[in-house]
Amino acid sequence: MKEALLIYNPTSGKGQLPGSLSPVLDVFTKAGWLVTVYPTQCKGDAVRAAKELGPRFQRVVCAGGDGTLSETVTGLMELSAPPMLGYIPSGSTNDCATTLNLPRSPIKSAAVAAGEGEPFHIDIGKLNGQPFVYVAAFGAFTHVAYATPQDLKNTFGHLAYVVEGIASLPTISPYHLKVEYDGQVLEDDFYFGMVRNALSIGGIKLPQQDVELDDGLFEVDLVKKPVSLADVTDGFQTLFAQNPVGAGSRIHFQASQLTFSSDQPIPWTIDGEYGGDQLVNQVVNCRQALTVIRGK
Ligand SMILES: Nc1ncnc2c1ncn2[C@@H]1O[C@H](COP(=O)(O)OP(=O)(O)OP(=O)(O)O)[C@@H](O)[C@H]1O
Repeated sequence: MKEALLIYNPTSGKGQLPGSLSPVLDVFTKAGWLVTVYPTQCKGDAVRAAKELGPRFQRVVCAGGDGTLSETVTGLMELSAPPMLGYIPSGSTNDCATTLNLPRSPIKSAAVAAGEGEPFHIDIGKLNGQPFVYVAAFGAFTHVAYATPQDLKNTFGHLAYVVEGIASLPTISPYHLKVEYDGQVLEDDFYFGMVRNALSIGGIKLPQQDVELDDGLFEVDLVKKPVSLADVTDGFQTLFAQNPVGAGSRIHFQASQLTFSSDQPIPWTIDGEYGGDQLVNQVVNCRQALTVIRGK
């Protein structure tokens, strides 16, 4: 019999996953899998479980939010031959579920992970050596994802991000940065920077043009200090508009490797969690580093 490890976070989302566990396991059993279940015990536990237990299984299935998926990927990236990864989204924002075209029903996404889905070689990012699945970002609003208390996130879903984001507006100030990428250099004052391999961020769908999840390239967005206030508004608005080209104070490009240097520490977030605050931050695309099962 094929063997799978199910790593699940009992606290993710609105805490509904434990109630769906029995039908989820039944889906795997019917598809010919013998499943070992590991409920994460604390923050960071999915990293350890994926790394230590992963090599014993043909498939590792993560059930939780973007944070638990990110931890599972971090653990798998430590392995020389990582098993295939399935994902049952059950968080509050579920950006990765959108990107991977997965159903929101745990039972339907279990069916995808158990065999109905399509194996896909996905790029994985690294910020200063720390893996991330879909985004590394700094500046305006980015602290919100990791500063929002879990209870608030569970109650309000991604509305919590919006509320906290508005509260943080008066505190925004730009960072002076040198950005080196694929042989190019930019130097300016930036409010915001986002390096992503994703179709959704913070629950908001992003323009799909040019986004290939396996091309070794990130989509990069920077919002620089504007000449006028209208420029910064345009810059933030085009981040979420259907036009992928930069406008106003927004700069948009693709890159495989970037170095951000500054004379002050800049806090980063990776996959919605705190990612450190170093003076020099290196972001690298590890092309097709893992095989994930996505919806068809
Ligand atoms: N037993 C546990 N008790 C408390 N926290 C846990 C436990 N297991 C995992 N965690 C932590 O819970 C945090 C949030 O998990 P996760 O991202 O999966 O859910 P979410 O925040 O509801 O979803 P999303 O990231 O999609 O908004 C993660 O940082 C994870 O490390």
